[in-house]
Amino acid sequence: MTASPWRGYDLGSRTVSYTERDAILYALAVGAHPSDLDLVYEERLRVLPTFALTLAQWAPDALGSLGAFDVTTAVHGAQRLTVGAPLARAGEVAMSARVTEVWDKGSAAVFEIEVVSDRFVATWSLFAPGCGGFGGARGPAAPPRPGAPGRPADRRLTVATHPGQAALYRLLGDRHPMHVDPEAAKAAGVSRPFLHGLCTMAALTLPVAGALGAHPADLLELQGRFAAPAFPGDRLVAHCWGDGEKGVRFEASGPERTVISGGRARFGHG
Ligand SMILES: C/C=C/C(=O)SCCNC(=O)CCNC(=O)[C@H](O)C(C)(C)COP(=O)(O)OP(=O)(O)OC[C@H]1O[C@@H](n2cnc3c(N)ncnc32)[C@H](O)[C@@H]1OP(=O)(O)O
Repeated sequence: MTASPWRGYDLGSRTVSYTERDAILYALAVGAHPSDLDLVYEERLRVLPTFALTLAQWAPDALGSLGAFDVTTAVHGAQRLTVGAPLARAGEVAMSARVTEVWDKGSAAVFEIEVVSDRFVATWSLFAPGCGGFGGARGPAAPPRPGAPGRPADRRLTVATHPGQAALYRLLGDRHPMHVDPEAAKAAGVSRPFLHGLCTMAALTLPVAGALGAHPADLLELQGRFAAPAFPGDRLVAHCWGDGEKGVRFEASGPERTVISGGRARFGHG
């Protein structure tokens, strides 16, 4: 087996600051309702843990800028987030990042980038066509389907995404053109601009938390694979299987296909 030269690459450290306004805009961009005062009103603000992923976006962007993969065709393949402590209403977060793995999928490579801070650990899996075939290990296969075979979902939740959602979400730190520019989306092999995977995933955690009787700001763990592009305006349906008291496994589908597979979320007790 040959390891990719990027395996173990140190992406360095960065401190990113944010305001209450950033946290509120984020909550609105991922679908918080104006009546969710804990998420949209300074007087009661609790910051969604997934907001940390916008603060940490510099790390996957840095790897792309270094030329590890073609940024016009690479897409976000999967994400994991483990929350260690809540984010303050405003402030700064110090982070460090490195490439923990590069899997060789033959025609593509999957780059795993881990960002560590005293608040959270987040791992991006970036699916990069044209970067495989270097003789490395294939890595993990597709995540198992949730629930026992044939067991229907315990809950079915719907999320109505908004036609302007990607245009809004990109202002929070991920300005890749494939989310707004039709030509850039086509270059990535997708028919039209598509939603940021992290926007789709965060939008799903809001109703998932509600269904579990948890507060979305009490999220402790989240993961999932972006199985197919979701589009702004899509109505998403999440099939959820209970996984402990405040946990759930889920799969989410758009009008045509499964868009998130292997989804898992777990919340604390508040
Ligand atoms: C910079 C971008 C930011 C974004 O936010 S982009 C928006 C969010 N992301 C998306 O919308 C991407 C949606 N997903 C897809 O379009 C597809 O899904 C992929 C293009 C990522 C892969 O599809 P395919 O080329 O058909 O791959 P395969 O033939 O099904 O699998 C080849 C190997 O790659 C692994 N793999 C497939 N999908 C993913 C993934 N999403 N994340 C990580 N690995 C993946 C499989 O398991 C398998 O490997 P094994 O043969 O060893 O099992």
